Amino acid sequence: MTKLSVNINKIATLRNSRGGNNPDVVKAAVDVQRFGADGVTIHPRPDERHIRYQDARDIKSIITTEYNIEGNCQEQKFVDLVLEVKPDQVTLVPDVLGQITSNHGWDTVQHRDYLREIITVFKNAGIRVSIFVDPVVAMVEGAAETGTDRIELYTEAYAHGFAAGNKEAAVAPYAAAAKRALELGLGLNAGHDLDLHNLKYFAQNIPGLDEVSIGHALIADALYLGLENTVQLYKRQLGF
Ligand SMILES: CC(=O)[C@@H](O)[C@H](O)COP(=O)(O)O
Ligand SMILES: NCC(=O)COP(=O)(O)O
Repeated sequence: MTKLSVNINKIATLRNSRGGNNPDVVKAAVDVQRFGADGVTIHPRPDERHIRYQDARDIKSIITTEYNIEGNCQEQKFVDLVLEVKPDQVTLVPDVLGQITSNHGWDTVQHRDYLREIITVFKNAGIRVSIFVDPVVAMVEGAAETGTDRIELYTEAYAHGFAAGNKEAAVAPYAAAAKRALELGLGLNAGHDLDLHNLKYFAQNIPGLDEVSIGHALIADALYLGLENTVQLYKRQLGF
């Protein structure tokens, strides 16, 4: 069954808004695992707008499931942090400074040699590597040339298409990309803008989906439904 990794960035957003330690990000990481999450994801950004680099260190000690750290490997500070913390998985995301959120995958053809080098660094440290890609078969084939263990399909376009009532057309490129990934022996993750409405249909139509990482919508839902209930609601969407 597809694993659910809960991204707790937005817990840190709320914490940082008042300068104290409420809500406690480490406690949230403990709790989402206790509530049934298969993993914890964080995405420390250079401006530390939500998750701080110290959070990444503090969370490591309480991981009882899987730990996924996402971020921009073109930032040496990020590379150093990941090699220090040694999560189960690092997900490489080609963000540029100042982005409100991640909004594109790697050009795995243009950046093949760069990605090969940095992926080797993380794999030599015993860390599984996933790279963030758009649902384009050529990008999946390029990813396979980099030596990455997995790809993470960037699902914003799917989420928008689903919300517009075009779910079949929206999921089609992802199903094609997933099929190619499996043929190439790549592990398959997905994430960004997945939610309680669109998750089940996505998971039902994507063969071999190892893991979804979900944060923004899940934390927003938890404000109304409670965190424990919400984690279990998302898990049930994957248990069809
Ligand atoms: C790569 C990805 O899709 C997620 O990590 C997403 O970028 C979350 O980042 P924010 O919580 O800063 O929007
Ligand atoms: N990799 C996607 C992720 O970690 C969370 O994205 P979102 O659910 O906050 O859009």
